[in-house]
Amino acid sequence: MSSIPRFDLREFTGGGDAARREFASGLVAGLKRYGFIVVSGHGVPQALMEDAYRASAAFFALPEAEKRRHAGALRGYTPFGIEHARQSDKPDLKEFWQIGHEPAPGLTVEHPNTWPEHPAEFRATFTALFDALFDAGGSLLSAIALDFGLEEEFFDARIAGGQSLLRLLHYPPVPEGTDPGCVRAAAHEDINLITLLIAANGAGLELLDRDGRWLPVEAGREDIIVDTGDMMARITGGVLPATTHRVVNPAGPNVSRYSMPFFVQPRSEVLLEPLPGCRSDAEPITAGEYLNQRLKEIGLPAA
Ligand SMILES: O=C(O)CCC(=O)C(=O)O
Ligand SMILES: [Fe+2]
Repeated sequence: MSSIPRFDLREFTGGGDAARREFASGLVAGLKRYGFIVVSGHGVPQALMEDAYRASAAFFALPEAEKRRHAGALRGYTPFGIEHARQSDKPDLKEFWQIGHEPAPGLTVEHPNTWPEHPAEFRATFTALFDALFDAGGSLLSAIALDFGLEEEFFDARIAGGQSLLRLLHYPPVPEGTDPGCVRAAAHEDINLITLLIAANGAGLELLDRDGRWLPVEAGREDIIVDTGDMMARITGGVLPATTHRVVNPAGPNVSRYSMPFFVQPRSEVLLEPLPGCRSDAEPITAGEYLNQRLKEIGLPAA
């Protein structure tokens, strides 16, 4: 029963001038009103999304000791019970794997990735998914820039080779005897500029709407859910606020849930200062410093 707006990204990536402007203003209005919108036509092939769900499930099914061989840094594996929302001292009921930019000709990256040996197709699948989500994220940021009266390319150099992260999440069946105060993901705001979320695999995601009600977020299997994070709220002086969201424990069968958020984040040295035309009282801070402060608050290693 959600009335979250839906958009077809092809209106922007392939449309004429008027369609592109209409897309951009609808997107920004939707993000202002709800903080979340749903997009189709995003260019991420459905077959790649299905391959990614399969590779993710195959990885998380490995023995704990094998997964933990890649733990300890921001990229790679984060075991169950580590991350907690900053407003909560109880850990979330999830494990995850994180992937950053791979180096490419002409593109230096800030940190190398680590890759598991199994499943064999993991690296190729998630490198392709990262690139496709990065392209879609770039188009969404171009639309936001357009609506804010900026050059459409405004964000391009700021995010190229930056700290963007693809997170593969696994919420296992809630273990017996779990502290009743623990949830799959406690209420939080994302840290980054925007998040593109592949999350059609199992219900549970809810957003806090501007009227203070929790709304279930429903999307089709091929859709991507998009929300704004705290970095975007900061550089727009709150014009695009970050929306509070959570993942609740299953009401029905106690089964695993898999999702794949992609956090679009600038290069570390980019200053988080108000966009031209936006006002903010927050002190300018680099994206790298801000990210590391926030990661520490949620129990994760520095970027
Ligand atoms: O699993 C989901 O659907 C949402 C995950 C999320 O909000 C996050 O990792 O920041
Ligand atoms: Fe989130």
